[in-house]
Amino acid sequence: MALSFIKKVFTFGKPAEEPVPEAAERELEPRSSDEDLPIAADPVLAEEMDTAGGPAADIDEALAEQEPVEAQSELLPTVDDLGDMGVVPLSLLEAEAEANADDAAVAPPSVPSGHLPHKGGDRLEDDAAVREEGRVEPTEVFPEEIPAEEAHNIPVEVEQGSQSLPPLVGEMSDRTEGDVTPAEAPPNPILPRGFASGPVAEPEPLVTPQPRLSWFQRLRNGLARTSSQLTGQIAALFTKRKLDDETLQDLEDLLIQADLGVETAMRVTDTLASERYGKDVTGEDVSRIMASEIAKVLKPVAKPLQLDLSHKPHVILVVGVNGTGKTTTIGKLAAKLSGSGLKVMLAAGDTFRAAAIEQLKIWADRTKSEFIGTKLGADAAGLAYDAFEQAKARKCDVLIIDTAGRLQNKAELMAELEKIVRVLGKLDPDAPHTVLQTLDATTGQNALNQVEIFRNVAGVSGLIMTKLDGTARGGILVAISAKHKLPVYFIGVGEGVDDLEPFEAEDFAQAIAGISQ
Ligand SMILES: Nc1nc2c(ncn2[C@@H]2O[C@H](COP(=O)(O)OP(=O)(O)OP(=O)(O)O)[C@@H](O)[C@H]2O)c(=O)[nH]1
Repeated sequence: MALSFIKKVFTFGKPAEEPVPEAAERELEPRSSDEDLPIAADPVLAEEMDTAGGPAADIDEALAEQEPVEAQSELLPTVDDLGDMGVVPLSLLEAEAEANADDAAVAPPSVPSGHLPHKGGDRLEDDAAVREEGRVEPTEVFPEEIPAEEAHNIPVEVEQGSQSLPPLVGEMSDRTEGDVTPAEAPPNPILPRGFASGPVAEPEPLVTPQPRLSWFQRLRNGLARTSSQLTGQIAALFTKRKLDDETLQDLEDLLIQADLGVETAMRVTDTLASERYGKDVTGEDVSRIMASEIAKVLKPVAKPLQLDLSHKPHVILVVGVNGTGKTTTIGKLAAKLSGSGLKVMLAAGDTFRAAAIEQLKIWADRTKSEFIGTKLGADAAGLAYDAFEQAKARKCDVLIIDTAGRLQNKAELMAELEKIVRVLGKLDPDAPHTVLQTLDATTGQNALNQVEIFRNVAGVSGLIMTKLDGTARGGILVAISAKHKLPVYFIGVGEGVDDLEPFEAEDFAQAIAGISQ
């Protein structure tokens, strides 16, 4: 499965020709990581450490304009899905941990059963304060081990701010407190919970497995709000009306309001006018033309993510505004890559918040990826450099670096991201080989501004749009593609590990136009 899957999702480029220069002289203190990886010193000159400048109005406005994020999806991956990908489900990891806990073991109090450490609720001021006050020891990021009994008494719902995160794995949501004790953990971690090896009668499964939907069905379901709103309005517009200038204008307005963008709206109305002016038009006619025109816009940007594995590692830097799904997307990508037999390292370059580091660590564990993190508030560029060195030393195929998106102003954003790119370039002038930006579909038009900003700051080479499930604003991907013409590699339609799929222009265009395949 390994190579065929990789070929489907990623393509491979030519080997790099430029020699890798020697590491730059280092001047700063060595840092520690969560793993017992050897830690490199910060490659950045002391004078480079200062981030420049005061607030820049444009980014403040763009970030402030961001609309409230819509409700999170309930869609979750199943244990089977994870198994299909060669990823060990968190439930099994937990079972293993719980089995170990029987004797003396430990559970991180910040990561109770089935829950990711919460990432929301913390504020810029808090982050700034942490940075002001100085760096926090890693033990605060990964708290001291505690006795198993205490770990199991931790409430299932953790509230560390204004919201709590849903469980990672589908089966976790069915579990109630006290369902599982260390004594109940299966002795063999290869078997799912509730099964035992040997001649023991198998208990009835608690949940009847649901038939697995095809990707297109899941895409259709995810985009149902976008398409039903759009097709409903179009059907209402064309009830018993011939196509004239007025209906064309109304249709154009409607398509623009659906976030498709002026350019695509005009393409649809022009084609419709050329085919059916003065004639009766049905909603189906419009949907067909709309799907065809949208596909024309999307086809040039629907590209596979190119991995040049001769780099060892191919370095992917992931950027984007806070909450757009960077960390989750990194986890999903890591699952695909490591499930296909590649050696992956995840680097927690979002050093602003402890929970961001913890969440990435959990994704690394789940996906059997290597992990490198650093102290809260530490210099992200230094971590990126260390990560690159370690990934090289450990012969990783792919290094994926998370970054902070919660930055107060454009100058700080530019300084941090530019510095990361600069220090990576000291180890390989082509690095980062890919700069991915995550975009949250629910933010609508604001996503257009975000691409503008991060393109300029970080040299974004491709996009991943997340949260296309359950939003009525999926049309924004069409507007972004028409305006920026950047490759769109994947789309996210849920929080689960398998809710990330390669972007297919035809599928997306048909799903948004409400056309069945
Ligand atoms: N419904 C849905 N939720 C998603 C998707 N991708 C990510 N999320 C959720 O969005 C929330 C934010 O995702 P994160 O991965 O933490 O975002 P981030 O950009 O790393 O945020 P920071 O680390 O805070 O900068 C989490 O609750 C994710 O589970 C998606 O495709 N669909």
